[in-house]
Amino acid sequence: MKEIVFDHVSKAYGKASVIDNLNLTVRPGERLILLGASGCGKSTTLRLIAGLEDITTGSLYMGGQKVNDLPSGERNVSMVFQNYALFPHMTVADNITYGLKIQKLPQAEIAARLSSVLAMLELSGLEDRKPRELSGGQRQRVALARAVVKRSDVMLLDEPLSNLDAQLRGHARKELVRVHQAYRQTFVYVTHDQVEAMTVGDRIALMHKGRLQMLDTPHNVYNRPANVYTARFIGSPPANILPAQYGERQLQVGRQTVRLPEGWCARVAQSGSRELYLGIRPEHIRLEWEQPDNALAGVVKYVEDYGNRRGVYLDVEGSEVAAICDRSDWQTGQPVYFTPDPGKIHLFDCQTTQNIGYPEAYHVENIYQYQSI
Ligand SMILES: Nc1ncnc2c1ncn2[C@@H]1O[C@H](COP(=O)(O)OP(=O)(O)OP(=O)(O)O)[C@@H](O)[C@H]1O
Repeated sequence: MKEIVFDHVSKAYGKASVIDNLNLTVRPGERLILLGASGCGKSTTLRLIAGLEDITTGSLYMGGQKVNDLPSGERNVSMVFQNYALFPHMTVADNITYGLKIQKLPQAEIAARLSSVLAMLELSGLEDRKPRELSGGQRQRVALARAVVKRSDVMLLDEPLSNLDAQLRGHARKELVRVHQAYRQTFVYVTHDQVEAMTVGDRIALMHKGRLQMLDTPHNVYNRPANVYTARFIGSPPANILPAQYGERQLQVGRQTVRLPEGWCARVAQSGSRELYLGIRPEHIRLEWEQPDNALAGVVKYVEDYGNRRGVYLDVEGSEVAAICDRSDWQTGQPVYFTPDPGKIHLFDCQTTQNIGYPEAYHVENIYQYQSI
């Protein structure tokens, strides 16, 4: 188990900046997820750890040792790639043990590790097959076995489940966690799939355009988004974000106003922000047909049927707002109302896009850089 520390790390290809001043500590033995949209720099971050790319500026430490100039082969990491990268002409057993033979481990040790990993990943009986004779899920398990069998300090996984269908992926997620619990290596796991990030990760590092947006547990990333980008990235549908002004203890959203309770007024006053974004998750909106007290009004634009629930999309002062509802009798064009629940809303500063409700999200452990939207 090794700690990995990015200390002001940047990476550029020519003039193109890909990683911008990354400060991130991966704790020994944790499963850290690098999450973000395509092109945000997740794979590059992983490749920097593996030593497959050079760092442009800053320092990378593994187990307390600065590794900027340490060759890839000396970093004691193993990798699982999206395409598995199995040797097609080798059997399952040879694929799994290839690295161990190169390391010249004793035959008995190789055999013991092979049989343990075959059992762990339910591959026993398949050891003499070639990769083309395996299903996608079995190939994925062989790739995982090949990485696990090395017993390296650090395991790097780059979208390891994305070639599997949805059902197999759910099974493989649980398997990955089980394998990690057995070996307790430091896992750094790249995905663009938030469900995978939430279910596999001890913590999630959300990236956008080469910058870390938030680093925290799945629970906090969902419930205490550090900034607008995080609130909009996480959740399906993601959080609704409405421009709002604060004044006289109330929020003005377009031509409508809602009162804020004392706690929120104090926090907004402390932040000094007046121009805000109001954030509300779709599942925290309770739509009503009659106007209740302190409510915002909207008009139903369209409805998506999810089978057990409905996604109702409204126009509220020119912004689209999604609400998740149990009822099914919504009509397009129908006026509806909802009272923002003070315990569930978020308020973000319009300039910095930071969540003013959770200033503690910005202490040293959770270094992040905000993006303007
Ligand atoms: N060798 C390279 N030369 C120039 N630019 C590169 C190189 N490798 C990656 N990039 C650029 O760096 C950025 C980040 O790429 P990276 O592969 O890290 O993103 P990613 O978040 O893993 O994306 P994806 O999910 O699509 O794999 C992209 O804009 C990409 O085009």
